[in-house]
Amino acid sequence: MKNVLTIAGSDSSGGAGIQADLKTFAAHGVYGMSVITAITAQNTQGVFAVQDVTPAIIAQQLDAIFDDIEVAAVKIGMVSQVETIKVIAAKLKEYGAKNIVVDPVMISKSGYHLLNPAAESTLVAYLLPLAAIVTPNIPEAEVITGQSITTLADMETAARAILGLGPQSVLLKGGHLNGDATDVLFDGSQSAYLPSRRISTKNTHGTGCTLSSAIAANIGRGLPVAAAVKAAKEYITTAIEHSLSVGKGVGPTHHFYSLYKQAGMLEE
Ligand SMILES: Nc1ncnc2c1ncn2[C@@H]1O[C@H](COP(=O)(O)OP(=O)(O)OP(=O)(O)O)[C@@H](O)[C@H]1O
Ligand SMILES: Cc1ncc(CO)c(N)n1
Repeated sequence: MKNVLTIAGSDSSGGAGIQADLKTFAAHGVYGMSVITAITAQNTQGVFAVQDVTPAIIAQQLDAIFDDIEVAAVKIGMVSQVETIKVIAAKLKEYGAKNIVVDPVMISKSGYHLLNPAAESTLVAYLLPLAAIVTPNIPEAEVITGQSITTLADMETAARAILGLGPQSVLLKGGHLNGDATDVLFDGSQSAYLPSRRISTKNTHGTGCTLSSAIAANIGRGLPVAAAVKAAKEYITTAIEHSLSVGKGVGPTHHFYSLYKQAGMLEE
């Protein structure tokens, strides 16, 4: 089995962050590991508090893993602060980590700043150049490029601009546009559209975390980036289609729908 690491924040309600990442890894048949960067008190209705983990213990978590275990791929999610980002970048370089998927998490669906705005430029400068693929949503791509994005053509232009900042590929997610949920993948030579019809549900908590972890799991298992993204898009679409009415607000997606269906474990 391949070992895949998530470096991200904890979501107490289990639908996003570390919890979504580990569930996604489990659903993909890879062995999941975690470095926790921050602890959030959040549920389906909002984020209420954040406790950042110190850069020193983040470094120690990374040392503990990389000193001992072969890591096939790494997903990076919520990274909170300038010093958090710097220590992660330094350690990943020190250990020669490969197959790094960067989800540049900035603001939660409920509007909470999970990344200190003062650290946005640090994320761009330190993490994007390490990425095999970066997966911004539209608001994040607007912050990274300084351009407004309202059409598929704008998405393609922004993906090209982001590629210039150092990642090997860019997946710009279209979940925040109206109409179909079409994502744009650009690898420096070709761009591809990944369309899916928009599913009518309020339960989309953690969609971005789940998609980026699925990409990391697929790359870790040896798929080329384009195939990893295509399979991950199919996975997130099924997970949204069968999303769960957990809590009173924006519920989580179903990370195990296909597995449970095959095993006859679905509740009717
Ligand atoms: N209603 C929907 N129907 C179908 N696909 C969707 C829907 N909403 C989002 N998606 C897809 O889900 C994936 C995640 O995209 P999204 O833009 O929601 O990420 P995000 O904003 O980073 O999520 P998060 O809230 O976790 O930060 C993309 O492939 C997007 O196209
Ligand atoms: C910890 C965490 N990471 C990422 C997200 C995605 O928005 C979230 N809501 N919480």
